[in-house]
Amino acid sequence: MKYLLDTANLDDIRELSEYLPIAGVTSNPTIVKKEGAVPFFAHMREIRAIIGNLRPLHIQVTARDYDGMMRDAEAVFRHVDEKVFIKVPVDFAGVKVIKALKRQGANVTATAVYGMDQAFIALEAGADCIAPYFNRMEALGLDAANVIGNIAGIISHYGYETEILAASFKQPAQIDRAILAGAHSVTVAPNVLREVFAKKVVTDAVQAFADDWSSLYGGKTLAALDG
Ligand SMILES: O=P(O)(O)OC[C@H]1O[C@](O)(CO)[C@@H](O)[C@@H]1O
Repeated sequence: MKYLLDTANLDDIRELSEYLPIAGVTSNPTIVKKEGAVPFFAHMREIRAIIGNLRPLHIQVTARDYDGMMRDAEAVFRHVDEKVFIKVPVDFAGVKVIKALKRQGANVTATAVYGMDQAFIALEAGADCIAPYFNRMEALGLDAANVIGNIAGIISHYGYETEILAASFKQPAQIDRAILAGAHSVTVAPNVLREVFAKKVVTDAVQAFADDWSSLYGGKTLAALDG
């Protein structure tokens, strides 16, 4: 079970990967747009420098046709590095790209997955990761957890090495449901991840401990007592 950060914001990546067990970073063109027209490849190299070579960085192609997507992938390999997971939407042209990139030995993430049909084809095409869109499926009235559970079942039944990288979360409870359904990883925007720790019951509990301690020992922490 892994948590990735779904952002291209350098400050958030620095802070959250320092505090939380963050396994990598994902983005897509919409996420990059939030940062403005940054020098794209330099920005991605900065993300790589923050997370290091061992944690995966997923970058999405922007062209719509086979040749264009292949050229996008080559540009990423040239200007960032060859370990990047190339995110390819599972549309008709995208499946051809996934097959071709896998033949070249690249790391590939199949994205824009709204159901089992796309996921099964992406599995067979050899994708390393499949990104089902949890919130977007729910917005369509689909049972997103059930879709993920079924994909996970097929992966283990047939012994695929592909991992489910569940995406598109708007609330922490959706992350829980994706993980319980069998997602191997989740990619989560910083604000949604921060919400996990902003629950009033949690902050109230921590405050109550601090108040009780302080009523006994004033402002002195354990370390201060030790000194
Ligand atoms: O519904 P949203 O929040 O736009 O999310 C779409 C998702 O697609 C992805 O591109 C899939 O990897 C993520 O980066 C993102 O979580």
